[in-house]
Amino acid sequence: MLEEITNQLRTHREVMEIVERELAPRVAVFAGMLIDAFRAGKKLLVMGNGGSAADAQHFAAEIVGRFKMERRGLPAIALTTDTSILTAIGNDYGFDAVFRRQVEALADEGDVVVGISTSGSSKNVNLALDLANERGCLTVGLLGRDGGTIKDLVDLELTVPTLDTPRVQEGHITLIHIVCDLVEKGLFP
Ligand SMILES: O=C(CO)[C@@H](O)[C@H](O)[C@H](O)[C@H](O)COP(=O)(O)O
Ligand SMILES: [Zn+2]
Repeated sequence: MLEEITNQLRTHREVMEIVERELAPRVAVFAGMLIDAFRAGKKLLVMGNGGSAADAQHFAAEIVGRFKMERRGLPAIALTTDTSILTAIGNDYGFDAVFRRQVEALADEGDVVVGISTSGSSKNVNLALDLANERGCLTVGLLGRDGGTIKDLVDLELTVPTLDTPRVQEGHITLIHIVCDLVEKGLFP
């Protein structure tokens, strides 16, 4: 069992090294997008399924509440939290529509809309990002594997390039925390 634990921790470190080598400049671009959007009075919308739903909520909580700094709250909404909205849309229009309909209702031009998907291909995330593009939002994909179908439709993709879903998720939450740190420091120097 100890060997298994050690192997998993080693893989985690290897994935983090790839993230550092390949994604650091894009993390800066992502943070810059959010800083500009918040300065312009725009908001963040963020979504994902399963563990990525938890990441979406975690991200919104850091932005609306605080990451490390005492500062005013910033506007962010996780599209994964309201069970009445999710069940109504899912029941009436199908699960593929659960995020798209919320983008239709909530997204304004210039908002930053983030989709988190370890496969890069979840249809409900894909459809919502399509509409966000049409709306003139800035779209970002936090993705895994080869980036899937979402990779080519977003303005900015950050793909953690491994097939190992939990390791992708660990990459995503690390990137999210770094972005939150950069946003706070950028907006409240
Ligand atoms: O957390 C995990 C696996 O670590 C799961 O809950 C996982 O998030 C779910 O299977 C998701 O439905 C996967 O969707 P996606 O990341 O491919 O968009
Ligand atoms: Zn997980």
